[in-house]
Amino acid sequence: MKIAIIGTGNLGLSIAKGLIKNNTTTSLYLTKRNTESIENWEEYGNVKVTADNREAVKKSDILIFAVQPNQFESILKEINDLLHENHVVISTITGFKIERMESILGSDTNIIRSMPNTAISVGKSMTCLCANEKGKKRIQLAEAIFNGLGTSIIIEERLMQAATVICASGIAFWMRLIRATTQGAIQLGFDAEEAQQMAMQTCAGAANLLIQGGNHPEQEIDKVTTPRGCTIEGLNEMEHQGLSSSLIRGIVASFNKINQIAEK
Ligand SMILES: NC(=O)C1=CN([C@@H]2O[C@H](COP(=O)(O)OP(=O)(O)OC[C@H]3O[C@@H](n4cnc5c(N)ncnc54)[C@H](O)[C@@H]3O)[C@@H](O)[C@H]2O)C=CC1
Ligand SMILES: O=C(O)[C@@H]1CCC=N1
Repeated sequence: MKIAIIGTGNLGLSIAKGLIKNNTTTSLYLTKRNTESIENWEEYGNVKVTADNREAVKKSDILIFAVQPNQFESILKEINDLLHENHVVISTITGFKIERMESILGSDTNIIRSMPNTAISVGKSMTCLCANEKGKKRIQLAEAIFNGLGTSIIIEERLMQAATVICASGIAFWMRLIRATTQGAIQLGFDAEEAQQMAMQTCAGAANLLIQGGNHPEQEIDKVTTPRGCTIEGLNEMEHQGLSSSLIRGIVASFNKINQIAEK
């Protein structure tokens, strides 16, 4: 696979890390306006770093765009004349509709919208995908790429903003929960390093119980909550303080904000 990442910032670099770990790319172009901070990536034999988006597009088949929304339109215009039948355009851009991409590139272009998260750097991204009519024939290719870097599902385009909140922003939400648990553990007497290890491994264990076991969270909670025990005492206090409610409200606030941004 000849892949180009156009815009190698936080997300683009995370994708590059995952791809390099996977070792499935024949060539990987990384573009950025100022390439200084990523030039060392050329130490990997098949990686080329450049500020020239057109060069990257010419030399690649799969084009993953990871620039800020306000930078995207001009970049699409810059490379449009180079696109051919084999190119697959994969956007990670928040709030940038397929319709808008088609208005620049034409509906004859293979267009896929993706919403990965930064856990793609460690092969654990939850990625949501959708495509235009033409791109639907190539969505299996996108699935193969993103399944190699975690898990992917195909969703309707109207749900992409919601997917951004749950999956992309979700990384930050879960980090905060892990940090709060770590702070609690320190207060109970563990040093910071032990506390974080305990918090993150317990979090991974809980997620894996659901991923591998397929149960509803409450079924797993029932196995832990001894009647009149410490777990239910803690859980109920957390709910009295609004744990579930605050998470749901945060998710909805994030969703409202993303819709505001998309309207601009
Ligand atoms: N950071 C995240 O966790 C996620 C971000 N996204 C979306 O991905 C996109 C990128 O986000 P971030 O990586 O956080 O932003 P960022 O600002 O870290 O990265 C954007 C990169 O694009 C480069 N760039 C700007 N103009 C360019 C041009 N003309 N040619 C080549 N490169 C250019 C910048 O130098 C920068 O390195 C955004 O649209 C965001 O909504 C989606 C999912 C998760
Ligand atoms: O916070 C943001 O707006 C972007 C979109 C998802 C992750 N970062």
